[in-house]
Amino acid sequence: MKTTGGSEAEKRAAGESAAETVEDGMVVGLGTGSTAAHAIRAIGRRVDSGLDVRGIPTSFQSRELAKEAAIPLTTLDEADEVHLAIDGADQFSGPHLVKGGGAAHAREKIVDAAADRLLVVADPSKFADELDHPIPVEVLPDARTTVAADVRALGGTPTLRTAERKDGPVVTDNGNLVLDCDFGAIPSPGVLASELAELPGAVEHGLFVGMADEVHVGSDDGVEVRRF
Ligand SMILES: O=C(CO)[C@H](O)[C@H](O)COP(=O)(O)O
Repeated sequence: MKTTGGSEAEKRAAGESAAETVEDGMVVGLGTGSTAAHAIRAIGRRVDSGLDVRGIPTSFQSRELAKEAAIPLTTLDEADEVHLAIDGADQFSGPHLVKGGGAAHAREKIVDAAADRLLVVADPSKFADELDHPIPVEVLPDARTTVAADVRALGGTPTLRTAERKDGPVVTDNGNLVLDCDFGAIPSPGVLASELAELPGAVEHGLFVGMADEVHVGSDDGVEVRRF
């Protein structure tokens, strides 16, 4: 699994803290990444002890982890309500997030937005006063060149994400490509989010504007919960 940012202990503290908030009968969105993985494993241990919960995975990775942890699964089609989603982030500033380091942001955004509450799990390295992390944009393969040109016209620098253990590009769970788009500092995330959402052929971008209800920040000294 790809790991970024802080220590495993910090990530585990954050993931376990969020997993503690899950209650009997809940349907829970299961995020992607190394921090969300700690939450999934912790929920699995609680299922082992009798917690009645159903999970909705946001990626191939989180589905496999949930299966290993014996968390019963459901889908957005079947569930009447998603009570909670627990997900990681590449960067957060207040309730605004940059996601997609694992190229899963399209499904993550669908599930996270459907949830009554989104709990973000992060280590302290993910905090920024102002977002400035490159924004992943999932694009239809045919639109790679045109979306890249559109991103340049918006003042960004797009880079096609390449795979580490395969020649060529990263292909998402949806069969698409990812452009990591560097805009430098992002003083108005909502404006940029709207501009990116309008690009033909851009399936989804990794700006999650105002979406976090809580961020659980794990550290060696414990967990700080920021509420918005
Ligand atoms: O958005 C994501 C995947 O698309 C992840 O949640 C994000 O990359 C954070 O991952 P990690 O907890 O491993 O740092």
